[in-house]
Amino acid sequence: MEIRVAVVGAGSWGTTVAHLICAHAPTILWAREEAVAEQIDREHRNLRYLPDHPLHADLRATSSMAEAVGGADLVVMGVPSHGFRSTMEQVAEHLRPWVPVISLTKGLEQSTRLRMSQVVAEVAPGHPVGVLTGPNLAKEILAGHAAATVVAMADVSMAEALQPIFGADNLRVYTNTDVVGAEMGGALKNVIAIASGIADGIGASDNTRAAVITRGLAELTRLGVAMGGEPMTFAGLAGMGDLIATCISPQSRNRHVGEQLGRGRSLEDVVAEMDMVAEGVKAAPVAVELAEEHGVEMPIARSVASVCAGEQTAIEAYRSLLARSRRPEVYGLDPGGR
Ligand SMILES: NC(=O)C1=CN([C@@H]2O[C@H](COP(=O)(O)OP(=O)(O)OC[C@H]3O[C@@H](n4cnc5c(N)ncnc54)[C@H](OP(=O)(O)O)[C@@H]3O)[C@@H](O)[C@H]2O)C=CC1
Ligand SMILES: O=C(CO)COP(=O)(O)O
Repeated sequence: MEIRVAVVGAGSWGTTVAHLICAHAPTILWAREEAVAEQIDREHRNLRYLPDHPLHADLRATSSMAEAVGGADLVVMGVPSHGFRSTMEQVAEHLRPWVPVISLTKGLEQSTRLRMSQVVAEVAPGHPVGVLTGPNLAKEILAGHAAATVVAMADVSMAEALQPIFGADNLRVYTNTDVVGAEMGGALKNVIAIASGIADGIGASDNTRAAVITRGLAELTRLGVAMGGEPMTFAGLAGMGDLIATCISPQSRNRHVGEQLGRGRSLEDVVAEMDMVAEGVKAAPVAVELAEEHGVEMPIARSVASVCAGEQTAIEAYRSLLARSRRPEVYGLDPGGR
């Protein structure tokens, strides 16, 4: 049976995933601006976000949610976390019963501290929900470089059914039943990527970056496990894999924000000149709140939140991380670990 797919959100990643899925299934991409939808539909390019990449000739685009979602057997959500709930509410008006919803979004809702799959469950109860996440820089995948990703759903048979839909010659898709872990890995690695960028911006060394990535993995694992994620998920593609890609890649928007902060620029200036989203900026204070709620320490996330809020300079933040009291190198398997 042919599956019809709606991808909601025509930014860099939503467009890339729609392009990939289109090779296997009829796909409609929803853009919130009519002009953007028309341009993609007409020219098979997304001039705003991915001007250099031709898109699949069969990919349709629309700004009508009814047209995109009304006939869909699978809905894929690719809008940033700050617009996720309101967009999902529009989706829910047209969603047919039992249609699965997969989130591509790597962020946390600021007001509620919810993961995106929890937002889906609130707005559209009863629909199977999952996430697609991993080290997946959109432009690299569109350029044909090999990558791997994870589709995480509680129902493994449903995740297995989606593997060929999301897969491509250059994209290998694994399954995982740990939705919490996969989602928390994706959201929290953005915060650590800002810290890694800050290290680059202040002229720190590769040793520093390795320390940030490794200790960042320890603290994101600590929180993720305390919230119910499986420890091994954080050692996989949705955790360590995505953390490495985002912390080292010049393409990462979150790492870029950190680098500019490290050079002494204000967050307002850096964000104002970006035309794409850096989820870690909004996720950092949420991570700090969640860490407090769950009684775990996240010193790097706390430093990132504090530099973003202008409470500390990048140099002060790094000095205070180094000055913390001595302790053993305990990894995140124990939620109370430090
Ligand atoms: N880019 C990547 O490589 C990857 C990104 N992701 C994740 O995917 C999600 C989307 O990122 P990405 O596609 O890169 O983002 P972009 O910044 O490239 O695009 C953002 C998209 O979201 C739309 N949008 C912005 N604000 C709202 C809103 N309030 N309501 C509805 N739509 C809105 C934009 O529309 P408009 O153009 O009209 O403003 C645009 O289509 C993020 O959570 C990101 O972390 C995950 C894996 C890889
Ligand atoms: O999630 C990503 C790669 O897996 C994209 O990271 P950035 O949002 O930092 O560009």
